[in-house]
Amino acid sequence: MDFQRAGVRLQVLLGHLSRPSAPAIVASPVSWPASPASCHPQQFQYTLDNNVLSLEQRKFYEENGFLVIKNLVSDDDIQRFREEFERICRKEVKPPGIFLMKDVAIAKQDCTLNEKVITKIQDFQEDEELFRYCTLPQILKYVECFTGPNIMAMHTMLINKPSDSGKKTSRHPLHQDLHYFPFRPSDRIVCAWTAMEHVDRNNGCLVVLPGTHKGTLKPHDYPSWEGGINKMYHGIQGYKQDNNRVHLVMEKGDTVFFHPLLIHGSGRNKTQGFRKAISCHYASSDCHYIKVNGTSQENIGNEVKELAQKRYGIQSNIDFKDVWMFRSRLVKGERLNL
Ligand SMILES: CC(C)CC(=O)SCCNC(=O)CCNC(=O)[C@H](O)C(C)(C)COP(=O)(O)OP(=O)(O)OC[C@H]1O[C@@H](n2cnc3c(N)ncnc32)[C@H](O)[C@@H]1OP(=O)(O)O
Ligand SMILES: O=C(O)CCC(=O)C(=O)O
Repeated sequence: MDFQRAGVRLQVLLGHLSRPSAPAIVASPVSWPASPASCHPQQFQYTLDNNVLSLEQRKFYEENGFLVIKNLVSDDDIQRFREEFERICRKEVKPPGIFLMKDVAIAKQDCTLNEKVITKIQDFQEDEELFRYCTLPQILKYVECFTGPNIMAMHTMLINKPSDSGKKTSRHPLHQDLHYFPFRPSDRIVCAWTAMEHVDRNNGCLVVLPGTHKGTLKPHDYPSWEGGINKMYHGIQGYKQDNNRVHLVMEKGDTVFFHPLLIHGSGRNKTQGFRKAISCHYASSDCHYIKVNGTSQENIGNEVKELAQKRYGIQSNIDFKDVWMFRSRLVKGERLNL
């Protein structure tokens, strides 16, 4: 076992437990003329009562399972995230716990790591510069509408999506994020996904199936794609082509918030440029862990445990939930169950 590495991780974990939460968010006035939804006595399931979302926005999320907020993250912040991403690719900074992932089409090639070959970085919770994204007050203000006041950052990614190699491996199959999560309730989980540049169908923007958050969690596994599929990119099994797909065309700084049961994915990048996005999955710290043995999530649970055992050299009974406890960080309020 790599005791030194395990020790560093333990210190990091203890650091999180003793670290004060991010500064409290000062309530800011709503910028929409529509009246706040909380004035209207209605049954809402997916959003909470506060004065941030207008009634129109709230109804939209309830009905569709996603909500795009224009121009939420500044150009300056995005530039800083981009520069840090490039430093990480060049290995000038090595935050503990981070995954650098090459596309499966070039995974076995011995190429120098740079922006062109890294398809995404994952688990940047120990990189203070990138993790700033997860604590941005303007993001948390919206997150709180879905999670409530005690907010954990559970999962972090910067997806670079370089130009497709021709094998269509830059695609992300249609899936529901809840498949990856051993915690509930699903309605208190939300993803924030911010475009770092203009995204549309050409460079592989997000594709969503509106309203699918009202359904159940479907069985997922690797799709049998001819050109190969990236590690852990599970897709919904036997899913029929759906005409109801919506391509989310977004500008730099636009942010979409979406429910973990919303079926979504992304197409290949047909351009010569990138399709960068930064994202964080948040959950209320009131959520509780569940066992996934005997459920449709058992396959991903086993895969994640295997990877953790290989990576951290831990041979014993590491649980799926331990991996989540290990990497999640409080960003606001109190750490309760998660
Ligand atoms: C809600 C949210 C979670 C939705 C999602 O994002 S779903 C996708 C989640 N994806 C992940 O969590 C990926 C996690 N990352 C990883 O598993 C790792 O980074 C790996 C992709 C396995 C790379 O491992 P690492 O040890 O860093 O690198 P190595 O270069 O030594 O490769 C180890 C073996 O893995 C292979 N590999 C590397 N990249 C990929 C790839 N993109 N797809 C499939 N296989 C891959 C690589 O060829 C090598 O294989 P062997 O030589 O052992 O046969
Ligand atoms: O950014 C993408 O291409 C896909 C991201 C995604 O599916 C996710 O965050 O669950």
